[in-house]
Amino acid sequence: MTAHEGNPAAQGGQEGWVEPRATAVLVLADGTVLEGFGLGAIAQAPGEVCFNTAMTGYQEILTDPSYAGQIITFTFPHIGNVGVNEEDTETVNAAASSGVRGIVLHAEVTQPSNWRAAKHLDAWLKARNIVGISGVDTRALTALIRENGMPNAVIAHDPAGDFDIEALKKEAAALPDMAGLDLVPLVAATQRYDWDETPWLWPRGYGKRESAAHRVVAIDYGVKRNILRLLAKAGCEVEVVPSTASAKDILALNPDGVFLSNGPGDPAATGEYAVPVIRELLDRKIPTFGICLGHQMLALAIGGQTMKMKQGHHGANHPVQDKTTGKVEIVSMNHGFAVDPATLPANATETHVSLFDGSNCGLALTDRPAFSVQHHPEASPGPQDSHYLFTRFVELMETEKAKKAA
Ligand SMILES: NC(=O)CC[C@H](N)C(=O)O
Repeated sequence: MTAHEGNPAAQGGQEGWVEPRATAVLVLADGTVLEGFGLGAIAQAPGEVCFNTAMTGYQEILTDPSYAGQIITFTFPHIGNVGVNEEDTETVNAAASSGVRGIVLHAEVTQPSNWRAAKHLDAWLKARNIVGISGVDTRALTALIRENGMPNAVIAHDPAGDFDIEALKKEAAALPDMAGLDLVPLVAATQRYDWDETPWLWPRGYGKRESAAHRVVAIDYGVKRNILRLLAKAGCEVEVVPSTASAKDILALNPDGVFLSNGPGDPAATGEYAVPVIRELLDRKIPTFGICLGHQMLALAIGGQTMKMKQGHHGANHPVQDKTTGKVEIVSMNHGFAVDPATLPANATETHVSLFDGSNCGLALTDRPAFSVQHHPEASPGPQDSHYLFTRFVELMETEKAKKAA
C-alpha cells in the first residue's frame, strides 16, 4: 500500500506492526488490483478510468457532467485540502450528481483549510454517492493509462475490507466500452429553463444579467454552469432546452443563436438524435457555437467523424493554438474523443489545434455562421485565456443580425 511508503513501520520491520487492511480497491479490466483506503460512498461502482492533471479545481471537475460514467484519478497528490463549498459546483442543479463514479487519490484527504470550505470532501463524496480510494500509486496508474489507454474498472469501498476480488475482476472485464455509449440522458435536463446568473464576483457572490441583446437557446447535453454564466455575462438571454428538443421546438423560441453544450459519452452515439436537429438549425443559418461534445456533434452534423483517443485530454494547462490569429492559449480540457480533421468537409476549416499532440481543437464553417471548440473556454476550473470565444459568438450573432437588417 503506497500510502505507507517511506514509513519505517510500513517496511514490516517493527515488532507488533500490522499491515493495515485495504478498505478500498480499484480492479482494472485487465485484472490489475490496486489497494488503498476507502473514502466517500461505501459502495462499489463501475467506470472508465481517466487521469486529470489539474492541480486545482477538483470540485468543478467532480461536478462536471461530462465525466459521467468515469472514475477520475488525479495526478496531483493533494486533493481535498481546501474542502468543498456551495459555489464551485458545475452541475446546474447543485444537488444533482454529475455521474462521476469514483475518485482515485494518492494522499489521504486532510482536514480542509480554506475560508470558503463548507464541507469535508469525504462527507461530500458520501452525499453524492461517489466512491473514493486513497493511498494509490497514482503515478504508476497514470503511466499504465498512457501505455494502454483508459481502462474500465470497478472501484469498491468497504470499511471491513471484505472484497470478492475474483468477482470484481469479472465485472470489470465485462463492462462495455465507452465508445458507443450515449450517457447524455444520465445528466442532461429534461425541462426547459431560463438562465440569468453571471460569474462570481468577489465579494458580492453571483451577479444577475443586467441587459440582454441576444436570445440564445442552449441545448443541454450535460451543460456546465460557468458556460451559462459566461453566456449571460456576454449579454445573452439564455433559454436552456433538453437534448431531445426538436428543431421545431428550438425555432419556436426565435433564437439569435444556438449553443451546443459539453456532455458525457461517445458523440457518435449521442449524435443519433442530436445531429439531425443540429443539421436543420445549420440549414436555417442560425449562428451556432459548440463546446466539447457540442463541437464533436457539430463536426458530425456536417459529415465529419469522431474517434476515441488513447488517453484523452483531462487537465487545466493544455496549450492550444488559434490558427485564425496564431495565438497560443492555455486551456482546460476534458475529452476522451476527438474530431478527425481529415474527415472535415470542404466547407469547414480547422481553427484550433492541440500543441501537445496536434489533435483537432476547433472548427468553423465557411458557408454558415457556426464554430466550435474542443476545449473548455469557461475555464472552470482553469485559465481564462479562451474567454474571447464567448465574445466571438456574440459578434457572430451581431454580424448575422446586421446582414438580415441590411
Ligand atoms: N467535456 C465534454 O463535453 C466531453 C465530450 C465527450 N464526452 C468526450 O469525452 O470526448
